[in-house]
Amino acid sequence: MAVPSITSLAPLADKLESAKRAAAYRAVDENVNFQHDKVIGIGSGSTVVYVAERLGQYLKDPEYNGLVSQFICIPTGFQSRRLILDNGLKLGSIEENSSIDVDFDGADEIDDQLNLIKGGGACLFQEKLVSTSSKKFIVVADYRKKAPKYLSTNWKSGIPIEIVPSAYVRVADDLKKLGAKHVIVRQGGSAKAGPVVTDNNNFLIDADFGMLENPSQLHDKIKALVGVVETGLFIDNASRAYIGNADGTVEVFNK
Ligand SMILES: O=C[C@H](O)[C@H](O)[C@H](O)COP(=O)(O)O
Repeated sequence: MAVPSITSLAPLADKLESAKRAAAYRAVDENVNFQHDKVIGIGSGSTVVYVAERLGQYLKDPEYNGLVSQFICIPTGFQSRRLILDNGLKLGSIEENSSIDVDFDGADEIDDQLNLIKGGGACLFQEKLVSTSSKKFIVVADYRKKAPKYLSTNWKSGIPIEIVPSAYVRVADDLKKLGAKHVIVRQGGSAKAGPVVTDNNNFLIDADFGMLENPSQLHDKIKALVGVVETGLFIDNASRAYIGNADGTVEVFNK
C-alpha cells in the first residue's frame, strides 16, 4: 500500500491529535533519508506515536519496504519500544548503535532557540541519551508547546529532573538553595501510591524556577548536584522543530 499523502488525510475528531499527526508525518517525510539513514531514534510521548505510525506506513509501501525493513529503531523507554514493535519496525539498542542518523521526539515546551523542556512523561534520561547520540534531532509537537520566548512560560509544572531515589531529600534541599520556588517528588497519583518510578528505576523531581532566561546555566548547576542523573532541559540539542496547528498546518523552526 502506498504511503498516504499528507494532503489526502481525513482530519481526526480531536484537533489536537490532528495537529500532532500533521507535525509528525511531515517531520518524517522531510527528515528521513531513506537511501542513507540506517538508525532511527524514536522518542516518547503522545506526538511521537504518529512518527512511528508514519514509518509503519512507509514499511508497508513496496517502494520503501526494502529500505525501511532494514532500519534499526532505537527506543527511549518502554512506551517507545512498544511503538516500534507495534508498527512492525525493527527494534535495536543504543548499546549496539551508539551513532543514530536521525531522532524524533516530542517536547513539553520549546523556546525561540529550540531549547526544550522534556520529561513530562517521565522519559527524559533515555531521551537525552538518544538525542545527543543523533546526527539530527527533530522535535515534533503541537501548537501548545511553543514558548513566546523563554522556557517555563506555558509549562508551569517545573523542570523534570531524574534523580537517584535515595537522594530525593538532599536534591530537593539543594534545588531550593539554587532558587527553586517549588519542588515536588512526582507522585503516581491514582495509578500508583508513592513516587513515579522511571524506566531506569529512578525518581523524578519537578522543580519550578519560574521563567528561564538562561536555561543552559541552570542545567549545568542542577546537573552538578549529587544524586541528579539528568535534567529535562535539552540545551542546544534540537536541529529543527515541527509544530502542528489545529487547522492541520505545520510551522517549521530551524536551529
Ligand atoms: O517524558 C516525556 C517526553 O519528554 C515527551 O516527549 C514529552 O513529554 C512530550 O510529550 P507529548 O508528545 O505527549 O506532548
